Formats: sequence, C-alpha cells, structure tokens
Amino acid sequence: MSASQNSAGARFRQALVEESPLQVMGTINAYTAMMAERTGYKALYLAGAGVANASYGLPDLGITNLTDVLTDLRRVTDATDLPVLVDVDTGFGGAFTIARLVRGLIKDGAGAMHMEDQVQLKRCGHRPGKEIVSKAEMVDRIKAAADAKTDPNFFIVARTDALAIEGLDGAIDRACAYVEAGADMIFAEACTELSQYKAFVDAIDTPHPVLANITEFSKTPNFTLDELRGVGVSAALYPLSAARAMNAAALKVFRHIRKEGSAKGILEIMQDREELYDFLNYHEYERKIDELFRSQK
Ligand SMILES: C[C@](O)(C(=O)O)[C@H](CC(=O)O)C(=O)O
Ligand SMILES: [Mg+2]
Repeated sequence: MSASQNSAGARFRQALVEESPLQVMGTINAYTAMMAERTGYKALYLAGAGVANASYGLPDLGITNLTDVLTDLRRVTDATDLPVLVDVDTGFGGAFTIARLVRGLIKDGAGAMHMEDQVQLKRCGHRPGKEIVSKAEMVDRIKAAADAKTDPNFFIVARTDALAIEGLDGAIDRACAYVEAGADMIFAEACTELSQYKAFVDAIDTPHPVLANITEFSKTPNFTLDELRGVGVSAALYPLSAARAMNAAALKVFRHIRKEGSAKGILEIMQDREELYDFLNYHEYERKIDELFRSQK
C-alpha cells in the first residue's frame, strides 16, 4: 500500500464509503477525541468555533488563524487514529496562504478540510448579516487549495453560505462551480429544510456530494440520520454538541461548588477517576514505568 493510500485523506474517503451518512463528531481537544474514537465514530471534526471559543475564549468571527488551528489539530491527531475534518474558515488569506494551510494540514495529519465563501470578517453560518465573496473569488480559493495538495487523497469540502444570501438556486450554482474547481464535497450551510439538501445532492456530481451541519440551536433543525440518509446526504456534522454539553456541565459544577462549598451533590455529573484512566490507558503507562524501572527499586 502506498503512503497516500493509507493517509488520513484516504482514511477519510474510506470512512465515507463505510458509513453513510458519515457521522463527523466535533471534539475540542485530544481527550474528547479519544472518547469519541472509543465510542465508535469513524471521523472527527475540529470546529473553527471550537478553536475560537474553547481554546482562546473568542467568538467565531475570523479572529483565530492558521497557526491556532494547526496547534489544536496536532493535539487531536497525536491522540487518535481517526481522520479529522478541519474547519479552516475562509482560508485565512490569499492563494499562497491557502496553499501553506493545505500543506500544514496534511503534514499535521488532517484528512479533510472545509473552506467557506464568506468574506474574511466572517460570522457563524447561522447568524444574520453574513457576507460572501464572489463566486469567482471562492473558485480561486478552491483552486489554490486543490493545487497545493501534497496528498492526492486529501479531501476538500467547499462550504457555501450563499443560501441565506442568494437563495437555493444561487447556492447550488456556486456549489457546482466549486466542485468543478476541485472540491470533493459541498457543505450546504444553514439549510432549513430537508428538501434543500436533496436539491444540492441532485445537482452535484461527485461520489459524496453533500455535508449537513447539524449544529444545535441554529437555523438547521436537528434532523435525524435517517432523514438525512433519505435525501442523500453523505456526511452529518455535529460540530459542538459535546462542547456545549461540557460547557453546561462545567458551569453547573462551578456554581455548585461556589455555592455549597463542596462537590457533594454534583459528583454524579462528573466522570470518575476510573473512567478517566480507562480512556487514557493510564494503567498501561504505570505498568510500563514499573517494568522499565523495577531494577532500580
Ligand atoms: C460549523 C461551524 O462553522 C463551526 O465552527 O463549528 C459553526 C457552528 C456553529 O456556530 O454552530 C457554523 O455553522 O458556522
Ligand atoms: Mg466554523
């Protein structure tokens, strides 16, 4: 098997074949990535909003950069074998920056990326007031990315935020142009109805045409996997589900211990030491230390 057949990009493509729709699970750090892997997911997601919110305490408004994303990516790819889809926002700059980004992602173990057609001062895809670049400019972004691939299997997802601005026909017209330019899949952002996904799927001519972003508290309802399968969606993204739950749990714990002066009464929502150690393979590390240094005792 050649190196590129076994690359993260190849593994991402394989996951799309094995599972349809492929559930792509957002994990904001190495440890949650390990838990998701053990739970049975076949692909992970590094959310731009996750990098911004969780790692830097910033809103998802295009403030974090290429280096911030690669730093978080390396933590995840060092800890798991699963292929990771990485949110690279607008690509962080012009053609040369995008090329550097693609090379960096592949080097740091990403299997796929998604880049969007918003202006540099981007917003969350589910917020009002989004602005997008021209179709031609986004086509250039995709071409720059496709041209920079050092692994032919690296998977490029083009995200279009055009539905909210140009309507379904405009968004589909862009989607087709993005695929023509080298995108492997379309991230149809902020769809409100299943029929919209179907329209994208019918228009796009690739083996795995459409990704649905099932982010909570958004413009997109929490469509089930069966519903998405029914309209031909190839990948279902859960960018921040665990992060939202982790935030809510942390806040509960902070409030409880502050108020009660003790963790008594809130312990049941915590992961206990045994489970933590199980996911970390902690005992294996201890065994190794004992084995290595036994003679010194
Ligand atoms: C997918 C997304 O790009 C992300 O960064 O996770 C966000 C998710 C969200 O804000 O809920 C987006 O849809 O813009
Ligand atoms: Mg994002």
